[in-house]
Amino acid sequence: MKKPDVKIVLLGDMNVGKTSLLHRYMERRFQDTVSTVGGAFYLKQWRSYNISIWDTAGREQFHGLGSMYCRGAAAIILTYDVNHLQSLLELEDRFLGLTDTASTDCLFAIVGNKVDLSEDQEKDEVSSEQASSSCVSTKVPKQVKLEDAVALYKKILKYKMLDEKDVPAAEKMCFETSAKTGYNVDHLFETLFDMVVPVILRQRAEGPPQTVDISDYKQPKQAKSGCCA
Ligand SMILES: Nc1nc2c(ncn2[C@@H]2O[C@H](COP(=O)(O)OP(=O)(O)OP(=O)(O)O)[C@@H](O)[C@H]2O)c(=O)[nH]1
Ligand SMILES: [Mg+2]
Repeated sequence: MKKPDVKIVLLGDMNVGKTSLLHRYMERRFQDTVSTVGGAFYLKQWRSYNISIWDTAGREQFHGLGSMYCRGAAAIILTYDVNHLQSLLELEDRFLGLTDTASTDCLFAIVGNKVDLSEDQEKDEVSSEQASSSCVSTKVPKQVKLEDAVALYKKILKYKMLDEKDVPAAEKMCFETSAKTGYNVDHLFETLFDMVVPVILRQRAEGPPQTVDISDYKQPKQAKSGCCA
């Protein structure tokens, strides 16, 4: 198996659609999923780089594994369901702390999935016309607005003690997607891939992590006793 150059991790509450987003991107389809157990990873070749993308379990019982999966990550995708406010709140309360093991210059993307289930602005206009023609829409108003995700992004910067001018703008890092229709899914992953390429190049330039070989260690010669200047 090829060695990954860099790691991206999907985090978020159960049922928000992390696995479905990855399936949509990697396998180009939306299919039935089962709730993830532990975690799983995919390897994506992007240009000449190998990027590992880790899918994690949102279920509380696997929570303890989260920080292990985040270790050394170059980017983390914090995922919520746009129709479920609690899933956004959980990102701050339950998942943000897991990212402490990520790389110090880790990028954060905030992703609101399942937009296909909610009404958007343009459709609001259409639906008022439809209402008069007695057509019933099954769509519900979005519970979480993009501005809420932008606010969370800014909180993350504070938590990480990062300056807004040193990181990508919130508007660039907050996405709304639908794993079901494919809306914005390629854009999400490929924006992140482009952003982690400089990290790979930097790591290559720095070389492998410096380690100390303790077998090379030689006992210093004992100073002769009784010697003084
Ligand atoms: N309508 C709609 N349903 C979706 C979308 N994405 C996922 N789902 C459905 O939401 C449910 C949960 O999706 P998963 O991808 O398994 O969610 P998960 O975040 O991986 O959940 P855990 O593995 O338990 O953490 C499934 O029934 C999916 O079919 C989407 O974009 N739109
Ligand atoms: Mg899953």
